[in-house]
Amino acid sequence: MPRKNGNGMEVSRDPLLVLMAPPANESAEEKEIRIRNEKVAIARNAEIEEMLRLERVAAKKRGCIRVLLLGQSESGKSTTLKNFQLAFAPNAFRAERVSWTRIIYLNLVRSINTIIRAVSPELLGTNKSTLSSPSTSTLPSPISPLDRSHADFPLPPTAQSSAMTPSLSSSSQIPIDYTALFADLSALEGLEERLQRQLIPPDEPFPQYPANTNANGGGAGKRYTSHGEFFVYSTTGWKTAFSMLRGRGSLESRSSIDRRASVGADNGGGGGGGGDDVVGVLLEKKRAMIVLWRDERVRRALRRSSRIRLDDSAAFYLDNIDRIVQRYYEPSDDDVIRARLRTVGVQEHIIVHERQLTRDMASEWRMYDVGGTRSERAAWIPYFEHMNAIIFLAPISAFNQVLDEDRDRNRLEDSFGLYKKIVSSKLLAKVQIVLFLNKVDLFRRMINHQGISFSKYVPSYGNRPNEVESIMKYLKAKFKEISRDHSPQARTFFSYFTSVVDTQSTAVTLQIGAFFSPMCLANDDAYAV
Ligand SMILES: Nc1nc2c(ncn2[C@@H]2O[C@H](COP(=O)(O)OP(=O)(O)OP(=O)(O)O)[C@@H](O)[C@H]2O)c(=O)[nH]1
Ligand SMILES: [Mg+2]
Repeated sequence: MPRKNGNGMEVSRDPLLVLMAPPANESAEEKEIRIRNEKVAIARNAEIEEMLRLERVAAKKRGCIRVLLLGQSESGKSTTLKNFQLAFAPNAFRAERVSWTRIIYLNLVRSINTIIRAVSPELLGTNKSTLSSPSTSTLPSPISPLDRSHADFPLPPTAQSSAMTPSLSSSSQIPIDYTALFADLSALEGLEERLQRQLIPPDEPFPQYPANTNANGGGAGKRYTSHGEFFVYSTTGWKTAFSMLRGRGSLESRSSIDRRASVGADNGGGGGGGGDDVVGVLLEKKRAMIVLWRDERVRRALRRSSRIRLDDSAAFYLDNIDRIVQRYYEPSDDDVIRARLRTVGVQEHIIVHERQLTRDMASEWRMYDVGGTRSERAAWIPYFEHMNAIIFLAPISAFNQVLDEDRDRNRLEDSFGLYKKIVSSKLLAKVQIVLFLNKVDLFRRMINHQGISFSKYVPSYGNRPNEVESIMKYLKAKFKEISRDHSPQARTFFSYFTSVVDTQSTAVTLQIGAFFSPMCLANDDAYAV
């Protein structure tokens, strides 16, 4: 027989309703209390519903923020993007960390090959050296304005002091046979190409190096820049391929993921240390790589070589060979942040914020990372119209360097010119532009430790002191002046000194209110000031 409640109504067999139904023998007083409580609950429920409705309306209004990252090549755009991912979607960033393994190995191997090509003409001439050669603490010779190569090989602060492994220390008196060392490391040339192949979708042919390769191992091939730098068209291809390898990543054991990461698509198995898998080769060559990087004569030859062109992150990986070349290596946040893969075209990255910094902040950001070389810049324009904000990166350490694509053009001059074009664009009149004066870490080292004269390359700096703070103040004022004089309408000048390879200080920059306030507004008109 159906059960009746205190109101004489039939109680359904729905277990929830059964549970919530008033007792059959409810007294009049109990009934009154229950009805009063139910009214309070209904009112509270309506309040919550309304809050959720308002939140939905607000979220819709906030929409998603679109941010365009601009600046010359190697200014740090992609590195800044990775900082955003790490700061606001750390779980997503970390879930992808292992897919950077091959890029990191490619960076490392490319640097070793570049060093060998640069120093072998000199070192194979005399052929012998000892690891205990006199220290080379002298400053590098002055850099010609047209030669960016020396400046791209800053002696890392850790380099002279980095601890030798016990085996290396004990063998420090043994003369190095460079012919044997370079022959031993020659296997890395094939490995560089193998790693590159793994990053290219299988349906695309792999380009051949032109016959007359330059000091950096490449020429103008389909996937090489004018100075031989490898690139892929999009990050999604290699990341997707890799995540397919990972399968149900979270359910797999760490070692199974790592094993796949370490071998790439090469031979499908971890294999032993001496197999033909990528990590196997690296493990076999690990000691030779360390010997090469720590050898004083190699370093001296590097500084003298006018053709050397190492990435800014080269020293970081070379200093960490011991940690990185491991069978079950998992990249750290810093390893991923430093990984260099040149951007080509315009790449959209969606960052879904895992935590909200401010109530007004959009929960989804679309960030557009562009290739920064001159030939890429025309591709930026179609994106101008739809942006809420632009982050413009100017690497201040580039004051004594020239563009790879135009060796008559000073890189700092190029940044001034590019910034001027961006701020004066009518299409961008209402878009907030945030300037990152980047690579401050390298800049400090060049001024404080290498004693490079700023005014030698920037004559307008005049007789002012060759001091970091003074030069930074000058640079900031210069960019501010450009913004003030060339913006089609008044615009607030936002600028930050950054070293975007430093994730902690960059996170602070990204989180301070002044930076976010303009970004929080999804309405394009909100940027008119
Ligand atoms: N030391 C140091 N290195 C940096 C800094 N910012 C970027 N780098 C390094 O500079 C190199 C170029 O950085 P990317 O972020 O790839 O430059 P990009 O602007 O995206 O360059 P394109 O993709 O060619 O347009 C990488 O090796 C970075 O690790 C910095 O503040 N300090
Ligand atoms: Mg890039």
